[in-house]
Amino acid sequence: MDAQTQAEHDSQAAALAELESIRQSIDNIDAALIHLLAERFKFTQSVGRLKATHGLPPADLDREARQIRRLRGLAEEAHLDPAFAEKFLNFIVAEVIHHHVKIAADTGVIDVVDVVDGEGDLQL
Ligand SMILES: C=C(O[C@@H]1C=C(C(=O)O)C=C[C@H]1O)C(=O)O
Repeated sequence: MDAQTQAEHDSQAAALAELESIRQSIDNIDAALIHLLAERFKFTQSVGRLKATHGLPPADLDREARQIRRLRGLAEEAHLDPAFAEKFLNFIVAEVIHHHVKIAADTGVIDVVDVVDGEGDLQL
C-alpha cells in the first residue's frame, strides 16, 4: 500500500469511528424519546379516562392551539423548525384523540357511529 492509500485508509477508519460514536448518542436520544413518549401516553390515557368518566369531549382544540403556540416558541428558541414541532405535536395528539375516543366508546359514553364518518375518519 503506498503512502497516499494508507493515509486515505486511516482517514476513513477515523471517520467510521466518529460515525459510531455519534450514532451511540443518537441511539441514547432515541431511547429517551421512546421513554418520554411512553410516559406522556400514560398521562394522556389518564386524561382520556377522566374525560370519559365525566362526559367531556375527547378533543380540546383550545388547549391544542395553546400547546402549538407554546411549542413553536420553544422550537424557535432551540433552533428547531417550528413547522416541524407543530407537525410532530399534531401527529402525537391525533393518536391521543384516537385513544380517547376508544376509551369513551369502551366506557359507553359515546357511540362510535356518531364520531366516525363514511371513510372511517374521526369527526370530532
Ligand atoms: C390530553 C388531552 O386531550 C387531547 C390531547 C392533547 C395532547 O395530547 O396534548 C391536547 C388536547 C386534547 O385535544 C387534554 O385535553 O389535555
